Amino acid sequence: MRRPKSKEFRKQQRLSEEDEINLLNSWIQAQKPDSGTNPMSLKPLPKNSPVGRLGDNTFSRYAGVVRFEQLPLSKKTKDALRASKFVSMTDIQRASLPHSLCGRDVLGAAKTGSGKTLAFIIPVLEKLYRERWDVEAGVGSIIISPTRELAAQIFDVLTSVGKNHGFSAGLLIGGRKEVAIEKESVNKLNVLICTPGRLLQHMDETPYFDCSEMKVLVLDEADRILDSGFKRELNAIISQLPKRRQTMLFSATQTKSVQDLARLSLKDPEYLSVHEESITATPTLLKQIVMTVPLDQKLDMLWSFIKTHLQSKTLVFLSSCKQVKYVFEAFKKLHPGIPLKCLHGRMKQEKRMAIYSEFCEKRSVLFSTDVAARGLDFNKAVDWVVQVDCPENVASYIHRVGRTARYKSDGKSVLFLLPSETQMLEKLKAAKVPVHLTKPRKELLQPVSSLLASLLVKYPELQLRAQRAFVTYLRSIHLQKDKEIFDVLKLPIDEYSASLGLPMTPKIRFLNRNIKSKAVSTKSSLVEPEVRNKENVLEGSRGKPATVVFKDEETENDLLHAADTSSEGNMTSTEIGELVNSFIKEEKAQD
Ligand SMILES: Nc1ncnc2c1ncn2[C@@H]1O[C@H](COP(=O)(O)OP(=O)(O)OP(=O)(O)O)[C@@H](O)[C@H]1O
Repeated sequence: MRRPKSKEFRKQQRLSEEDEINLLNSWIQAQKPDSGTNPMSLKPLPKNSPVGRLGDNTFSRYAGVVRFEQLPLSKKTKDALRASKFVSMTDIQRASLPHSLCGRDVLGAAKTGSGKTLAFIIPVLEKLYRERWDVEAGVGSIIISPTRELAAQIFDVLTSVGKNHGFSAGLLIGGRKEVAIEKESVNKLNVLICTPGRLLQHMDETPYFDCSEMKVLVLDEADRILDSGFKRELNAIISQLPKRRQTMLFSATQTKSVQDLARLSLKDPEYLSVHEESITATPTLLKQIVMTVPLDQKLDMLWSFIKTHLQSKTLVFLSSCKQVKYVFEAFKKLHPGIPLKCLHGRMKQEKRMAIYSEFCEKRSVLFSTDVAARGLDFNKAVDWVVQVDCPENVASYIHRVGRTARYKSDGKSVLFLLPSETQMLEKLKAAKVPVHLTKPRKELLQPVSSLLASLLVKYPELQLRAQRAFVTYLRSIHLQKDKEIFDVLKLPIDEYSASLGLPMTPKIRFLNRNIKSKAVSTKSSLVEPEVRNKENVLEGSRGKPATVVFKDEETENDLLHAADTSSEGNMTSTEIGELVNSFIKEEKAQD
């Protein structure tokens, strides 16, 4: 047990901290890099050069140095970095820290897995330390992340690198029930790590919530937070923050949009894009494969992939929650020989966190929506990223594949492209993403459709899931913005339905309203022109009409959506309960 520290000891400590802060402030001031320069272009200090104060009011240069020890950082931060085995800086850390430590606004862009988190955590800790921030001072910094899992990961890095400091930090993310408890403590937190929705909820509802003294704002995955999905929340948040602050934006696909930056009122930001000259936009150690796979063979391909990679840790991206749920449930019942997991925005938060942690620890296959596409640094390296459905754009591709080949590890990824989606290849090439186009070896394909068809006979609830997966996939293609790549009318819909194991093709009436004329000339069998208003009513076209009615739920975006079991389609609560119980039992059996 630690002995209580004496008054004298605390006084000594305070005095030595004051000395240290004075030294750090003078050092930072004296050796500021010029605005608009990239410290990476400077030579590193010669080996064994003295660091810190060199003589009367002269200090060592810190722009261009390669080791954390050579930066003007507090002993508390340096000790924690050393304890976590962080010794040399990555490129983005070398480029941005000299600017951010002297209080400048920073726009940082660097490849996935290249250490952007420390590039903003360190200046946050140092700013608050040098300002002598304490619990009574309230909120000093806000770090915003687009997803809950990423916020939790940032929180872990902060608590590890900031462990010797006395700051209080809080994780404010949606889906957690402790809002009331959070409301009581939020004003005592020095660093808030949050998703936009939850932060805004506190701004709106928590009495006396005060961030008027906040000094540093960070947007991780900035381009995502600034895009239209978070527009309302972000504008409302920014309007409540003090204008005098330091702002830092980081992403592998950074925004340069003047409008975006104007929304944040950045002051002469330093734009540090360390891999812009690199010949690839993705990590060098990432091997990327693209295969053209017809829609009705995608599940065969995925199943074959899983069966032939039983020793790998694999992250599989699908385009909607409902696809994730169906493929996960169905494949699990087929026992491929490796644990399967799933992650999507409609799961309860505790479950989401548990799955995320389990996937960090164990070899398994994780089926996920784009909720896992950005920022996550799964502890034990992911071997493969499999994109079953084409991502909505190149940025999304870059973030998805970036879940592997992180820092100095290697990794592999494969993208299944439909014959109608091959335009994506041009876009990847234009964005400096090096992919190898490979033909699938058909002789190795292990067909799964007939197995799925038998499963659907045995498990009626699975049939419902398959129908939902079918509808949401087509809807997601229909709603994609990039019409050069995505064209729902080019899809072999009957074959796709059969490949999911469905006995008949559900009819997709949402296609009717918007693309009626085009549909009539191409796939008119999809469309029933007389139906106008009953969106999402499914009917069977290869057999008896199915009677599933979907609610507006289908139109919602999967991403960041709070778990809400009350909107589980038209299932009764007993059915949902049974389904959940059977999932839990089977999952336990698998693990
Ligand atoms: N200086 C360093 N030395 C050694 N390892 C580092 C260093 N900086 C970061 N790392 C490690 O590199 C990995 C990737 O870092 P991080 O998650 O910050 O990447 P990122 O650039 O934010 O990626 P993404 O764009 O996917 O969000 C982490 O495991 C982190 O611990």
